[in-house]
Amino acid sequence: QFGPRNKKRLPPGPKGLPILGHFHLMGKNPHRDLYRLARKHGPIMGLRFGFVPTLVVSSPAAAELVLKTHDRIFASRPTNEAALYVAYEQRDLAFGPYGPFWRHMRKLCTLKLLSNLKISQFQPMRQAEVGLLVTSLKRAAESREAVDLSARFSALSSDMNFLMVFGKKYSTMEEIGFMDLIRETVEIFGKFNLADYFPYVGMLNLQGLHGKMKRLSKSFDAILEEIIDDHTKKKKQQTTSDIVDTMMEIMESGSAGFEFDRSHVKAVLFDMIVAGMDTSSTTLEWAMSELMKHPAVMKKLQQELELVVGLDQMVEESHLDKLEYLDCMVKEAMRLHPVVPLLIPHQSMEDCEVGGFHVPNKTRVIVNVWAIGRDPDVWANPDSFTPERFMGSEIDLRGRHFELLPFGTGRRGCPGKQLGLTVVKLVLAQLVHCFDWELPDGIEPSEVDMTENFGVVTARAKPLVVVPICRLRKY
Ligand code: HEM
Repeated sequence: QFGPRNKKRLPPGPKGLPILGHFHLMGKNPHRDLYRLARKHGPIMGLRFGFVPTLVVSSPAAAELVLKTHDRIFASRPTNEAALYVAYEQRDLAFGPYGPFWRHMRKLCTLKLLSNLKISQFQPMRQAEVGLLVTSLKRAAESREAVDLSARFSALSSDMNFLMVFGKKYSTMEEIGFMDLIRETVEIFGKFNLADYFPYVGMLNLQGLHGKMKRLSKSFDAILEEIIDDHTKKKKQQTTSDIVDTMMEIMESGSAGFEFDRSHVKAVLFDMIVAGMDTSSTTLEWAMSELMKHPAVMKKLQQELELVVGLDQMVEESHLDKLEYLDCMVKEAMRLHPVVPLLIPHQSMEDCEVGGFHVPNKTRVIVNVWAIGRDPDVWANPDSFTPERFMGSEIDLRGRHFELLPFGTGRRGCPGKQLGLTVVKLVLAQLVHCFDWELPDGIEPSEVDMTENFGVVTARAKPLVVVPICRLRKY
């Protein structure tokens, strides 16, 4: 099978168990387990989970083969039982299989919902929301109170996201139980579901997930229906239409150019909420954790902000392009802590040769972005947090540099990248500019706990608790 004369040389990998395959090699942190295995077996590795052949990609060159050279072949997604139930039979963008319908949906999202124009329309809203956070942190600073920044980031990004998508704040949605619903949904997506790996097992419902998924999808749908109804009924007062307005206009005018009905509107709303929720706030919490661990970097960032923004002014989005060190710092935080350490699984749509190995049709593909960010063949001192490594470097986050892929790249790359980065940079810059930060209870910077909790989005295991101290002269 592995002989040089055999054309179908399969990617190398560890020995698997009958039926189970390689499940037994995965622990609490699969991105770390897969990294270790790849160091031994290579950056293009073949595994099997249950009945599903899986290709694991762990180097920039291998990622380029899958996400650029053979991008079209690997642009699909595997069947996902949770998405079938909850994400409108995978009619959404993130879990939908590749095909004409998905291409139409993707175009609609990038051109109409997440375009630069749309992002800039919401700029005043973002500025106001960050302003509210600063005000509440100032109160905490006055009483030298320690704040749970993880919770603050999560509430802030939920507010921004909900205002943009639904025109409502997250506290209103909290009241109707929507937040719990989202949390439960994200959890079920993160759960290992036997049905995705063993044929016919789904029908048996061994884990009893079907009932829960049905209930979640029903409740989710009811809330989305209510929101859409509210939007269609209400007289348009605001000048900036939210995403529901934009989508209803497209649906009603028939201008989508493809079959686009209410269930598609709801599937897109589902993606915007789930994909946009924790990603930005988790990136923020990791970046801030690194800053707390590295006071010299925090100081350097504050000096840059003083120079570009000035000590008696708040940060605005127009400043962001001029903040080079901030840019380096965000890249470094995202290199070490990509919040989606294993990209959403891709799936091949036909047989393909990758780096001299045969990859059959319908192979699941895992791109280990976490491993790529720590590849010692590419990064000097890969475990150290050194934003300076990006000074004068041409590596950016646009997906053209395969050594740094926290947003993925290619056909399935993140369409919310621009928005996510804007939020992360604005919030981080504002907080570092307005406050000095101390660790509570005499904790030393080197003692900041960095344990992670693997999931669809990999966040800190414990919240980041810190004490703000006012810094700006005027505000
Ligand atoms: C810092 C923030 C963010 C990070 C780090 C991030 C990261 C990612 C990653 C790694 C993927 C998977 C790419 C792949 O499978 O190849 C993805 C997909 C996606 N993201 Fe983001 N994301 C962020 C913010 C957002 C926001 C704000 C939105 C929308 C409101 C969004 C919407 C999506 C969607 C719809 C997909 C699925 C794309 C597809 O399958 O075609 N993301 N994101």
